[in-house]
Amino acid sequence: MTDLFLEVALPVPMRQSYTYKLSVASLKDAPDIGARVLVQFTSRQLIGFVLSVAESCAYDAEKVKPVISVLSAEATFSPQHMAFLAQAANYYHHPIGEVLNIALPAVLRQIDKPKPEPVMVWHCQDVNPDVVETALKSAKKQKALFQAIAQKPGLTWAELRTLGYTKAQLNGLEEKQLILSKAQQISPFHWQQNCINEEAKHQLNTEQALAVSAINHAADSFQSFLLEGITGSGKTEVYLQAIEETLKRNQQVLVLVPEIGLTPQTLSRFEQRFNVPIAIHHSGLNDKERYEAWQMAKTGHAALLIGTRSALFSSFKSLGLIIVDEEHDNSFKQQDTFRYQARDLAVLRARGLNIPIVLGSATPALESIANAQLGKFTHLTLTKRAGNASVAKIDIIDASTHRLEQGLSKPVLDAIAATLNKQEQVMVFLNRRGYAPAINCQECFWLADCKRCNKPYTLHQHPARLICHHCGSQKRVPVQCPECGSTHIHPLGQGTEQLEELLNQKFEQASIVRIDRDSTRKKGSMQTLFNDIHQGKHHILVGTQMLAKGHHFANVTLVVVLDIDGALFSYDFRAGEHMAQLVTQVSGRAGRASKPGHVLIQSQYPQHPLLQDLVLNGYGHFARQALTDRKLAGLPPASFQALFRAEANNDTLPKQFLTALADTPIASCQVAGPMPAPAEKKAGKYRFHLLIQAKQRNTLHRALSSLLQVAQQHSLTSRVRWTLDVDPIDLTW
Ligand SMILES: Nc1ncnc2c1ncn2[C@@H]1O[C@H](COP(=O)(O)OP(=O)(O)OP(=O)(O)O)[C@@H](O)[C@H]1O
Ligand SMILES: [Zn+2]
Repeated sequence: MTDLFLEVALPVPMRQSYTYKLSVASLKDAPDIGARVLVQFTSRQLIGFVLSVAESCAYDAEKVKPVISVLSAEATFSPQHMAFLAQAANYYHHPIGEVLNIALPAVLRQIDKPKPEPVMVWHCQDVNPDVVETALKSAKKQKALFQAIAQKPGLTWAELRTLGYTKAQLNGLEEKQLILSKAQQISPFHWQQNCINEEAKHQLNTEQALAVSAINHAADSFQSFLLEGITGSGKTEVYLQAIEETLKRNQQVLVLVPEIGLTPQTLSRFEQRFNVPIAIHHSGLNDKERYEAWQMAKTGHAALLIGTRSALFSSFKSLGLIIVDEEHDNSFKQQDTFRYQARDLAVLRARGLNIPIVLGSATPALESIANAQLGKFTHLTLTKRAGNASVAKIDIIDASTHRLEQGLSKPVLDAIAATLNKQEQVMVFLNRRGYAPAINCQECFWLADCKRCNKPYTLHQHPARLICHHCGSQKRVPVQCPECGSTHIHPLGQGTEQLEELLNQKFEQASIVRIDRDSTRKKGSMQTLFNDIHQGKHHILVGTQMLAKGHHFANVTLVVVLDIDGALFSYDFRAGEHMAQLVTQVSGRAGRASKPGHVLIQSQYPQHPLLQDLVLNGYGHFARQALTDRKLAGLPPASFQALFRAEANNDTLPKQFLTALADTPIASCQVAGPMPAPAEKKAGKYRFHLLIQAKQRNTLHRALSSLLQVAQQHSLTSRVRWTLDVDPIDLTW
């Protein structure tokens, strides 16, 4: 027997590995790097990953604890994949054990490896078309589902659900014996002539053709592309044709998207184009389904993996191209535990694999534009709308000179009326859900606020509740002021619920529908809403930024944007960029098809230079100007930041803890704080920030290494909750 010493990464917050002993008959029985082992850690048993194997160790071998068992001796991640995850952990100064754990599907975080079960896929029964016609005569939705399966046999339930179909429809077809499920045959994907639906393809315009050819040219080598194309310019067509070439080489493609679970259209465009197995990954799937997707990608069965940010950590048999759609979207940044930016890690992964990556957006992040200017990204542009759609015209309505009728000016109301008269749809955008952002007493000016967050409660009407949007706590709506007893309690300001109510009063004939987190909470309700909108059942769509995301409503010709003024004067230096992205993206919803679109932005500050620049010159100009301003101010991407956050039940401990970090000598960095977080109190906890900034990335990372040493050894380290956020995108909470 030989004793081996394994360095094991464990899912614990400590930034170190642990040594365990394993006796093996001979060296060739040593577990792989990346194998899963079960070990004792303090009083718990944990699953860890083998980082390295040695025949000797620096400590007293007698005292090294033995491995309890080897769960799988073969590597869970390939060496290349392990190296990528280690790089990621290193960059974000996050414990490698936690990173590996997050990268793994939840099912594999359990001790027992799941029994291999086949993935079930749906096929149509061999039934006479007339019989189908009769059976589905009065079941329109079942018919659509039947056609989807007929068109592309072998779809999984996860795919069908993401495409917007329901279990009831599926059960209905099964009961009628029109469809049946079979076990999916797993074999590596191999390109064939019928893998593509040629009819769905568009003839590329010159700009698109140049983009596709540049990407194809980079096959089997690392190159990052920024595809900057205005809304509706046909970026997706560029992706699809670049994907086609990659699949023809029998390589797989990873497509990262912000919220595939919310937009059935995203998946359906890929399904319509390719007759290939597609794995999907998003938060609407359960652990088993996500494990199935992981397996499909790992075995090479899936040709495409389409998913939200954590799909990035999947294993692939032979990945040939990565696409990040809507690369500016904030959902690519994980905002808790392992705070990674999926866009940045995707570039790192592509570099490691030596493959091309395409970041696409109509409103690229300033970071990406800066990378294009520095020549790190190859810049591809699409400046015209594809097909015959024209670009929407944007006008600013001066809210300070018009009398507002419950928040809406006359020109806005007139424009809505005129659009409805033409039988076209209107989208009204207000980024504040609820009925009103606060309520107060008209006599003593008492304000209903959440004591745990020191923030006003938001009033909701359906059902009537006060809800704190910071901690989620709820209260009954008071009928009387608790301070003076007056019954004159009134809503302050306006949220989407109130706007919906107001529009209902103003436009009695129109059907108005609200789309925000509250109205779409019920499973499947989003799908139904969108279907109804497409069918023209609703005339005015009221909603939050949820409406802005990638939807394509052909008959929407007027978009109204209300209340963006907060962003013009925000504490957050990124607020202007986000406002411009949002306005451009919502504006992109207008006039997508053949009818011209019109956008009205209602603002109290129509002359504000940010707004003027955006409207007159468009996002591209605005962004380049904003980038110059950032450089002058020494802000990211012209510098690099990291944020320590600390919180506790009182305000002294977090401050004391961060002061110790602030007092640590570090070279060539600016340190700001400790300072109270802009949301100083949340759910009863006091929150403080310490911001570290440097001109060079390396300087920052050296400083963080020293600061983490201090933080981990500090006497308060376990009495305050503290985190480190490298490249933070939100400094407000
Ligand atoms: N070369 C082309 N010829 C004609 N139509 C095209 C062409 N390329 C794309 N289209 C069509 O133009 C419309 C807009 O394209 P697409 O949705 O890909 O744009 P996009 O740039 O991804 O937009 P967004 O950023 O707003 O999501 C689609 O209906 C698409 O089918
Ligand atoms: Zn609260």
